[in-house]
Amino acid sequence: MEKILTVNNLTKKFKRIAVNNISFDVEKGNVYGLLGPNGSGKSTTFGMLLSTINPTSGSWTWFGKAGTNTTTLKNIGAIIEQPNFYPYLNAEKNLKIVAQIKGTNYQRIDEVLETVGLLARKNDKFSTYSLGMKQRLSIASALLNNPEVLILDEPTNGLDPEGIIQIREIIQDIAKKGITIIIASHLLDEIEKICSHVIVLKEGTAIYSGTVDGMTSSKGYFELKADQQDELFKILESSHLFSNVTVKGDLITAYINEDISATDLNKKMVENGIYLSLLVKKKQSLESQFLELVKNNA
Ligand SMILES: Nc1ncnc2c1ncn2[C@@H]1O[C@H](COP(=O)(O)OP(=O)(O)OP(=O)(O)O)[C@@H](O)[C@H]1O
Repeated sequence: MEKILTVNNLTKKFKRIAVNNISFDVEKGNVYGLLGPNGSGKSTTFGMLLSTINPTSGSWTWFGKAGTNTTTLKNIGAIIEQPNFYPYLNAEKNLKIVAQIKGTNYQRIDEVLETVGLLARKNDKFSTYSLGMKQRLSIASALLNNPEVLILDEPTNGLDPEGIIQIREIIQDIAKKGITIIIASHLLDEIEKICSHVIVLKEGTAIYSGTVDGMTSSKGYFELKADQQDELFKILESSHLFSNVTVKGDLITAYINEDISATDLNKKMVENGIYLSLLVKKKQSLESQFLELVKNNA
Protein backbone atom coordinates (compact mmCIF):
# COMPACT_ATOMS: atom_id res chain seq x y z
CA MET A 1 0.00 0.00 0.00
CA GLU A 2 1.26 3.46 -0.91
CA LYS A 3 2.02 5.61 2.11
CA ILE A 4 0.48 9.06 1.93
CA LEU A 5 1.55 10.32 5.34
CA THR A 6 4.12 9.13 7.86
CA VAL A 7 4.22 10.75 11.28
CA ASN A 8 7.25 10.18 13.52
CA ASN A 9 7.27 11.14 17.20
CA LEU A 10 5.42 14.40 16.65
CA THR A 11 5.21 16.57 19.77
CA LYS A 12 3.81 20.02 20.48
CA LYS A 13 4.27 21.77 23.75
CA PHE A 14 2.46 25.03 24.43
CA LYS A 15 2.51 25.73 28.15
CA ARG A 16 1.54 22.10 28.55
CA ILE A 17 2.04 19.21 26.17
CA ALA A 18 -0.80 19.23 23.60
CA VAL A 19 0.52 16.41 21.38
CA ASN A 20 2.84 13.86 22.90
CA ASN A 21 5.22 11.88 20.71
CA ILE A 22 2.65 10.47 18.28
CA SER A 23 3.54 8.23 15.35
CA PHE A 24 1.26 6.74 12.71
CA ASP A 25 1.04 6.02 8.98
CA VAL A 26 -1.74 6.84 6.57
CA GLU A 27 -2.12 4.63 3.51
CA LYS A 28 -3.71 5.60 0.22
CA GLY A 29 -7.43 5.21 -0.30
CA ASN A 30 -8.45 4.66 3.32
CA VAL A 31 -10.53 6.81 5.63
CA TYR A 32 -8.73 7.58 8.89
CA GLY A 33 -10.25 8.92 12.06
CA LEU A 34 -8.42 10.98 14.65
CA LEU A 35 -10.63 10.26 17.62
CA GLY A 36 -10.45 11.91 21.00
CA PRO A 37 -12.36 14.07 23.44
CA ASN A 38 -12.15 17.88 23.38
CA GLY A 39 -8.65 19.10 24.08
CA SER A 40 -6.98 15.78 23.22
CA GLY A 41 -4.80 17.36 20.54
CA LYS A 42 -6.62 16.69 17.27
CA SER A 43 -6.60 20.26 15.92
CA THR A 44 -3.01 20.79 17.04
CA THR A 45 -2.01 17.61 15.17
CA PHE A 46 -3.74 18.84 12.01
CA GLY A 47 -2.14 22.27 12.46
CA MET A 48 1.32 20.70 12.49
CA LEU A 49 0.58 18.41 9.54
CA LEU A 50 -0.60 21.43 7.55
CA SER A 51 2.38 23.56 8.62
CA THR A 52 0.30 26.19 10.42
CA ILE A 53 1.68 25.18 13.84
CA ASN A 54 5.38 24.61 14.45
CA PRO A 55 6.04 21.28 16.14
CA THR A 56 8.25 21.17 19.23
CA SER A 57 9.88 17.97 17.96
CA GLY A 58 9.31 15.08 15.60
CA SER A 59 8.83 14.90 11.86
CA TRP A 60 6.36 13.88 9.20
CA THR A 61 6.32 13.28 5.47
CA TRP A 62 3.56 13.77 2.90
CA PHE A 63 3.95 11.56 -0.18
CA GLY A 64 7.46 10.63 0.97
CA LYS A 65 8.64 14.28 1.05
CA ALA A 66 9.27 16.57 4.02
CA GLY A 67 5.94 17.62 5.50
CA THR A 68 6.65 21.32 5.11
CA ASN A 69 7.26 21.06 1.36
CA THR A 70 4.90 23.65 -0.18
CA THR A 71 4.31 21.80 -3.44
CA THR A 72 3.13 18.66 -1.63
CA LEU A 73 0.79 20.78 0.49
CA LYS A 74 -1.03 21.63 -2.76
CA ASN A 75 -2.15 17.97 -2.93
CA ILE A 76 -4.02 18.34 0.32
CA GLY A 77 -7.53 19.74 0.71
CA ALA A 78 -8.34 20.78 4.25
CA ILE A 79 -11.18 22.28 6.20
CA ILE A 80 -9.89 23.21 9.62
CA GLU A 81 -12.09 26.20 10.28
CA GLN A 82 -15.26 27.32 8.55
CA PRO A 83 -14.05 29.10 5.39
CA ASN A 84 -15.20 32.69 4.97
CA PHE A 85 -17.60 32.65 2.05
CA TYR A 86 -19.26 35.87 0.95
CA PRO A 87 -22.87 35.75 2.17
CA TYR A 88 -24.22 37.91 -0.67
CA LEU A 89 -22.61 35.84 -3.43
CA ASN A 90 -23.93 32.53 -4.72
CA ALA A 91 -22.06 29.22 -4.38
CA GLU A 92 -20.59 29.35 -7.88
CA LYS A 93 -19.22 32.87 -7.43
CA ASN A 94 -17.78 31.98 -4.03
CA LEU A 95 -16.02 28.96 -5.53
CA LYS A 96 -14.66 31.11 -8.37
CA ILE A 97 -12.98 33.28 -5.74
CA VAL A 98 -11.55 30.17 -4.01
CA ALA A 99 -10.32 28.89 -7.39
CA GLN A 100 -8.55 32.19 -8.04
CA ILE A 101 -6.86 32.05 -4.62
CA LYS A 102 -5.80 28.44 -5.18
CA GLY A 103 -4.66 29.15 -8.72
CA THR A 104 -6.94 26.51 -10.26
CA ASN A 105 -9.31 27.02 -13.15
CA TYR A 106 -13.12 27.11 -12.95
CA GLN A 107 -13.63 23.85 -14.80
CA ARG A 108 -14.12 21.73 -11.71
CA ILE A 109 -16.67 23.98 -10.02
CA ASP A 110 -19.76 22.16 -11.33
CA GLU A 111 -18.15 18.78 -10.67
CA VAL A 112 -17.37 19.54 -7.02
CA LEU A 113 -20.81 21.11 -6.49
CA GLU A 114 -22.31 17.91 -7.90
CA THR A 115 -20.15 15.80 -5.53
CA VAL A 116 -21.58 17.63 -2.51
CA GLY A 117 -25.14 17.74 -3.86
CA LEU A 118 -25.30 21.51 -4.37
CA LEU A 119 -25.26 21.80 -8.16
CA ALA A 120 -28.98 22.59 -8.33
CA ARG A 121 -28.47 25.33 -5.71
CA LYS A 122 -25.35 26.90 -7.22
CA ASN A 123 -27.09 30.17 -8.07
CA ASP A 124 -28.48 30.65 -4.55
CA LYS A 125 -26.80 33.14 -2.23
CA PHE A 126 -24.57 31.63 0.47
CA SER A 127 -26.63 33.49 3.11
CA THR A 128 -29.67 31.37 2.19
CA TYR A 129 -27.84 28.08 2.82
CA SER A 130 -28.52 25.83 5.80
CA LEU A 131 -25.61 24.93 8.11
CA GLY A 132 -25.33 21.53 6.38
CA MET A 133 -25.22 23.17 2.94
CA LYS A 134 -22.55 25.60 4.15
CA GLN A 135 -20.48 22.68 5.38
CA ARG A 136 -20.96 20.88 2.06
CA LEU A 137 -19.82 24.00 0.19
CA SER A 138 -16.68 23.97 2.37
CA ILE A 139 -16.00 20.40 1.27
CA ALA A 140 -16.56 21.45 -2.36
CA SER A 141 -14.02 24.25 -1.97
CA ALA A 142 -11.47 21.84 -0.47
CA LEU A 143 -11.95 19.55 -3.48
CA LEU A 144 -11.45 22.28 -6.08
CA ASN A 145 -7.75 21.66 -6.67
CA ASN A 146 -8.32 17.90 -6.99
CA PRO A 147 -6.41 16.94 -3.84
CA GLU A 148 -5.12 13.43 -3.11
CA VAL A 149 -5.92 13.86 0.57
CA LEU A 150 -8.84 15.54 2.29
CA ILE A 151 -8.54 16.63 5.92
CA LEU A 152 -11.72 17.44 7.83
CA ASP A 153 -11.87 18.71 11.40
CA GLU A 154 -15.19 17.78 13.06
CA PRO A 155 -17.14 17.85 9.76
CA THR A 156 -20.55 17.19 11.31
CA ASN A 157 -20.30 19.59 14.25
CA GLY A 158 -23.62 21.28 14.92
CA LEU A 159 -25.51 19.49 12.15
CA ASP A 160 -28.91 17.85 12.53
CA PRO A 161 -29.22 14.07 11.92
CA GLU A 162 -30.16 14.56 8.25
CA GLY A 163 -27.18 16.87 7.71
CA ILE A 164 -24.88 14.36 9.43
CA ILE A 165 -26.07 11.54 7.13
CA GLN A 166 -25.56 13.73 4.03
CA ILE A 167 -21.99 14.60 5.05
CA ARG A 168 -21.28 10.93 5.84
CA GLU A 169 -22.52 9.84 2.40
CA ILE A 170 -20.49 12.56 0.68
CA ILE A 171 -17.34 11.49 2.54
CA GLN A 172 -17.94 7.88 1.52
CA ASP A 173 -18.46 8.92 -2.13
CA ILE A 174 -15.24 10.94 -2.09
CA ALA A 175 -13.36 7.98 -0.57
CA LYS A 176 -14.67 5.71 -3.36
CA LYS A 177 -12.90 7.99 -5.85
CA GLY A 178 -9.60 6.98 -4.22
CA ILE A 179 -9.08 10.17 -2.21
CA THR A 180 -7.53 9.48 1.19
CA ILE A 181 -9.50 11.13 3.99
CA ILE A 182 -8.48 12.03 7.55
CA ILE A 183 -11.27 13.13 9.87
CA ALA A 184 -10.93 14.48 13.40
CA SER A 185 -13.90 13.79 15.59
CA HIS A 186 -14.87 13.35 19.21
CA LEU A 187 -17.82 11.20 18.09
CA LEU A 188 -17.17 7.47 18.26
CA ASP A 189 -20.26 6.70 16.29
CA GLU A 190 -19.11 8.90 13.42
CA ILE A 191 -15.67 7.27 13.30
CA GLU A 192 -17.16 3.78 13.46
CA LYS A 193 -19.53 4.52 10.57
CA ILE A 194 -17.11 6.32 8.25
CA CYS A 195 -13.54 5.22 8.97
CA SER A 196 -11.55 2.09 8.22
CA HIS A 197 -8.69 3.14 10.51
CA VAL A 198 -8.52 5.09 13.72
CA ILE A 199 -5.93 6.82 15.88
CA VAL A 200 -7.28 7.36 19.39
CA LEU A 201 -5.84 10.39 21.18
CA LYS A 202 -6.00 10.89 24.92
CA GLU A 203 -4.42 14.02 26.35
CA GLY A 204 -2.15 14.26 23.34
CA THR A 205 -1.00 10.64 23.42
CA ALA A 206 -2.01 8.06 20.79
CA ILE A 207 -3.38 5.16 22.81
CA TYR A 208 -4.57 3.12 19.82
CA SER A 209 -3.65 3.16 16.16
CA GLY A 210 -5.01 0.57 13.78
CA THR A 211 -8.13 -0.60 12.02
CA VAL A 212 -11.57 0.16 13.40
CA ASP A 213 -12.26 -3.59 13.07
CA GLY A 214 -9.14 -4.26 15.15
CA MET A 215 -10.53 -2.05 17.87
CA THR A 216 -13.81 -3.96 17.82
CA SER A 217 -12.23 -7.39 17.46
CA SER A 218 -12.72 -8.21 21.13
CA LYS A 219 -14.41 -11.60 21.31
CA GLY A 220 -16.91 -10.23 23.79
CA TYR A 221 -18.08 -11.71 27.06
CA PHE A 222 -20.61 -14.04 28.66
CA GLU A 223 -23.11 -13.15 31.33
CA LEU A 224 -23.99 -16.19 33.41
CA LYS A 225 -26.12 -17.18 36.37
CA ALA A 226 -26.43 -20.49 38.20
CA ASP A 227 -27.55 -21.66 41.64
CA GLN A 228 -24.04 -23.11 42.18
CA GLN A 229 -22.43 -19.69 41.70
CA ASP A 230 -19.18 -20.44 43.57
CA GLU A 231 -18.46 -23.60 41.55
CA LEU A 232 -19.33 -21.79 38.33
CA PHE A 233 -16.96 -18.94 39.21
CA LYS A 234 -14.11 -21.35 40.01
CA ILE A 235 -14.47 -23.23 36.72
CA LEU A 236 -14.57 -20.05 34.67
CA GLU A 237 -11.68 -18.47 36.52
CA SER A 238 -9.42 -21.50 36.10
CA SER A 239 -10.24 -21.90 32.41
CA HIS A 240 -7.84 -20.56 29.77
CA LEU A 241 -10.93 -19.69 27.69
CA PHE A 242 -11.68 -16.68 29.85
CA SER A 243 -9.94 -13.70 31.34
CA ASN A 244 -11.28 -11.22 33.86
CA VAL A 245 -14.13 -13.15 35.49
CA THR A 246 -16.14 -10.95 37.85
CA VAL A 247 -19.15 -11.40 40.14
CA LYS A 248 -21.78 -8.75 40.79
CA GLY A 249 -24.73 -9.96 42.87
CA ASP A 250 -25.91 -13.19 41.25
CA LEU A 251 -24.40 -12.27 37.85
CA ILE A 252 -21.03 -13.53 36.64
CA THR A 253 -19.29 -11.81 33.72
CA ALA A 254 -16.51 -13.68 31.91
CA TYR A 255 -14.49 -12.05 29.12
CA ILE A 256 -13.69 -14.45 26.28
CA ASN A 257 -10.04 -15.23 25.49
CA GLU A 258 -10.57 -18.02 23.03
CA ASP A 259 -13.73 -18.17 21.02
CA ILE A 260 -16.39 -20.49 22.38
CA SER A 261 -20.08 -20.66 21.51
CA ALA A 262 -22.83 -20.40 24.11
CA THR A 263 -23.90 -23.98 23.23
CA ASP A 264 -20.40 -25.39 23.85
CA LEU A 265 -20.09 -23.47 27.10
CA ASN A 266 -23.46 -24.76 28.25
CA LYS A 267 -22.40 -28.38 27.44
CA LYS A 268 -19.17 -27.89 29.35
CA MET A 269 -21.05 -26.66 32.40
CA VAL A 270 -23.53 -29.57 32.29
CA GLU A 271 -20.52 -31.96 32.18
CA ASN A 272 -19.40 -30.26 35.40
CA GLY A 273 -22.84 -30.67 36.97
CA ILE A 274 -23.73 -26.99 36.69
CA TYR A 275 -27.07 -25.99 35.21
CA LEU A 276 -27.11 -22.40 34.03
CA SER A 277 -30.19 -20.27 34.61
CA LEU A 278 -28.76 -17.49 32.42
CA LEU A 279 -26.29 -17.64 29.55
CA VAL A 280 -25.89 -14.64 27.24
CA LYS A 281 -23.01 -13.93 24.87
CA LYS A 282 -22.41 -10.20 24.38
CA LYS A 283 -20.04 -8.08 22.35
CA GLN A 284 -18.63 -4.82 23.62
CA SER A 285 -19.70 -1.71 21.76
CA LEU A 286 -16.97 0.47 20.27
CA GLU A 287 -17.96 3.01 22.87
CA SER A 288 -17.26 0.73 25.83
CA GLN A 289 -13.99 -0.41 24.24
CA PHE A 290 -12.99 3.22 23.73
CA LEU A 291 -13.79 3.98 27.37
CA GLU A 292 -11.83 0.89 28.43
CA LEU A 293 -8.83 1.94 26.32
CA VAL A 294 -8.92 5.41 27.82
CA LYS A 295 -9.27 3.95 31.34
CA ASN A 296 -6.44 1.43 30.88
CA ASN A 297 -4.14 4.18 29.68
CA ALA A 298 -5.02 6.56 32.49
N1 LIG B 1 -2.33 28.23 20.85
C1 LIG B 1 -2.40 27.53 21.98
N2 LIG B 1 -1.81 27.95 23.11
C2 LIG B 1 -1.86 27.24 24.26
N3 LIG B 1 -2.48 26.06 24.38
C3 LIG B 1 -3.10 25.57 23.28
C4 LIG B 1 -3.10 26.26 22.04
N4 LIG B 1 -3.78 25.53 21.12
C5 LIG B 1 -4.21 24.41 21.77
N5 LIG B 1 -3.80 24.44 23.06
C6 LIG B 1 -4.06 23.39 24.08
O1 LIG B 1 -3.62 22.16 23.56
C7 LIG B 1 -4.50 21.12 23.95
C8 LIG B 1 -5.03 20.40 22.70
O2 LIG B 1 -5.90 21.27 22.01
P1 LIG B 1 -6.55 20.90 20.59
O3 LIG B 1 -7.36 22.08 20.13
O4 LIG B 1 -5.49 20.40 19.68
O5 LIG B 1 -7.49 19.68 20.98
P2 LIG B 1 -8.70 19.07 20.16
O6 LIG B 1 -8.65 17.61 20.39
O7 LIG B 1 -8.67 19.55 18.76
O8 LIG B 1 -9.94 19.66 20.92
P3 LIG B 1 -11.23 20.41 20.34
O9 LIG B 1 -12.05 19.36 19.67
O10 LIG B 1 -11.89 20.94 21.57
O11 LIG B 1 -10.71 21.49 19.43
C9 LIG B 1 -5.58 21.77 24.79
O12 LIG B 1 -5.24 21.63 26.14
C10 LIG B 1 -5.53 23.22 24.36
O13 LIG B 1 -5.94 24.07 25.42
